[in-house]
Amino acid sequence: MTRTGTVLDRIVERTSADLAERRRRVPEGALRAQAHEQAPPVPLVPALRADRVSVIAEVKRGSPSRGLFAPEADAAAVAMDYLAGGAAALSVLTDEPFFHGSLKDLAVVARLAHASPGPVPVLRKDFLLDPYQIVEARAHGADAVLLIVAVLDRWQLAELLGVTWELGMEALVEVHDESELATAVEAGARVIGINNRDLRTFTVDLTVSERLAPLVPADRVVVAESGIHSVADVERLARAGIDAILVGEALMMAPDRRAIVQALGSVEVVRCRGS
Ligand SMILES: O=C(O)c1ccccc1NCC(=O)[C@H](O)[C@H](O)COP(=O)(O)O
Repeated sequence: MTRTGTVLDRIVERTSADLAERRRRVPEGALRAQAHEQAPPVPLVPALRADRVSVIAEVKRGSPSRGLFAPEADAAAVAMDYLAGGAAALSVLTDEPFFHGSLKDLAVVARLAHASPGPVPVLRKDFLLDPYQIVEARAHGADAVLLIVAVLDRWQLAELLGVTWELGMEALVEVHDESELATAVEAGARVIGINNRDLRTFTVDLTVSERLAPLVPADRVVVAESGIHSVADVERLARAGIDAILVGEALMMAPDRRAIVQALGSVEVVRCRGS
């Protein structure tokens, strides 16, 4: 993990500083009590194993690479559209300074997703570096968290996975190359996200998923993330053996969010990965 002044480095530094402040304001004990008041987490793995590609639909107002593209988006209204379109899971960006999200968005979306007929799991999408943030996610209703291998060493990854599972939640463990994939598999990750976006350069390339997906053991769930815009993109990724896709910008910018979730989720899964 090198910190040479990329946007990713700035995000990690800012996240650590904000975390220290939040921990001062709300001690972990109080957060744990709030976490224990939540209904049990909705399991992510079964939600993503289906005959058709599962769509993890993301509430995303903006990003460092694309700026603020949906400033007025109301998280609840967006989530309702995604649920109506048949999203298998919802992802909520909670980072404020770089992605214009919040923990309030997470709580609002989780309430809606859990109240829908056949509850839908919700992922906290942020830069998680410390167990405190996982407890915080659970306290705000999340069923799963994102863990990014590029910003964690293997001991941190093991510790954060342990805390996630101990709270009954699931982790989407994100990788971008072969070495990060090996780290995720060895750590026991059950859900592996292959990010087509290089978080240091912002280059987006779907061939990253095409290259890495066939290397993931068949007993793990594979999610292709970022840069997915069309049914043709999903068909291409399905041929590489992915189970699910995580889509943000294309859904947020679509004139009919419900219809695009439905269309992207109509592609059949191709079971072609070996053990
Ligand atoms: O989206 C960014 O610009 C970004 C920059 C730095 C770190 C992470 C970033 N994005 C997080 C994600 O991976 C995406 O929100 C997610 O995969 C959806 O991507 P997209 O469908 O391309 O909006």
